[in-house]
Amino acid sequence: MSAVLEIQGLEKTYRSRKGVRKALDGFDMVVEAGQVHGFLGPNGSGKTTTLRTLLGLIKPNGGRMSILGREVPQALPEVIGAIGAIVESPQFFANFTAQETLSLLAEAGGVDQARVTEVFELVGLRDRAKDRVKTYSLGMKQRLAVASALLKNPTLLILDEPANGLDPGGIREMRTLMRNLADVGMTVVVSSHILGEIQLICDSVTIISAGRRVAAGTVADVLAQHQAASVRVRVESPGDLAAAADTLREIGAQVVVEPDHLLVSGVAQPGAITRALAAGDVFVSELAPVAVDLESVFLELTGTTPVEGVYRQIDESVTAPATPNGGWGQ
Ligand SMILES: Nc1ncnc2c1ncn2[C@@H]1O[C@H](COP(=O)(O)OP(=O)(O)OP(=O)(O)O)[C@@H](O)[C@H]1O
Repeated sequence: MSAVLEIQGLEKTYRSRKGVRKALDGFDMVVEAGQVHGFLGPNGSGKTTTLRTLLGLIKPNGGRMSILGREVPQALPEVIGAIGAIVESPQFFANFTAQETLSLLAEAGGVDQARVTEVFELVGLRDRAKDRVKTYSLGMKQRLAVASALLKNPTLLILDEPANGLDPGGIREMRTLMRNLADVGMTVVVSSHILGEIQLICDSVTIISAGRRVAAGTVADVLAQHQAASVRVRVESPGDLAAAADTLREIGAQVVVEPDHLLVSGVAQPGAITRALAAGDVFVSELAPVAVDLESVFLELTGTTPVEGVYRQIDESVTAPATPNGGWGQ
């Protein structure tokens, strides 16, 4: 496999009268050909800044980027024809029909008009192509935006939040569309906050937090690195849960007490839990690794797990406690 997109040590600092804000702090990313790649990060973590920088819309302060093996922004004029992108909601003329909109874009880009019909079909707007854009719903505008990005039949498709405004059926169709595009060889980079979707459609992911990469790899690898970082512990008598939690904290574990079980992390070996509890006459009835999903990995790595009674502010994160051995299964 070869990399369609590579970013190394990207830096971007915004300066305004209000001060200096470091949006990207040595960010790295690699996307292999033919993959659907999820680009994930909390609000304000630097996703749009990265995508805008890649497309030459803003100037970085440092680092290197390449698309299709060519250094950008220098070689952008040579590769831009192979890139389709929607970064932030594109603005269309409200009084034009969708058909007129795409026809104009096709003409401007030297694209055959037959492709306009094809992309309407692909994004599910065939029967509404003759309606004015101002009569379109949010989700229909989103589909039109994707259609416009597909006009050039790009090698690399970059979609910033494509599922925004789509209904569940639309989200599923967008998922199928992205998979189909990847299956015919297109590389798709998709930023999203809908982590369940990303887990379903993406071959690989990059997670960004505060302008830095905090995880990258295939979805399976990223999940495996965090698999079994915590275990669910049930005891024979639920009345013993509070005492069991105290005992486990004494051996250095982090413990969350749930109504009928404990979630325990930060213990080198599961046996240490059974031994410590048995020594206090508390008997374990279940000890099971907790299967993680992308959402819990994301919340942990980006320090954005909700805390009861606390309204997290943008730019604020909670550093997840380090597990001394890096967690089980490693
Ligand atoms: N033009 C700008 N001037 C100053 N700061 C900016 C500018 N654009 C972005 N920022 C700041 O840079 C940081 C990264 O913003 P960015 O838009 O890249 O985040 P994001 O990950 O795309 O967020 P979201 O998920 O909310 O879209 C934020 O703190 C943001 O306030």
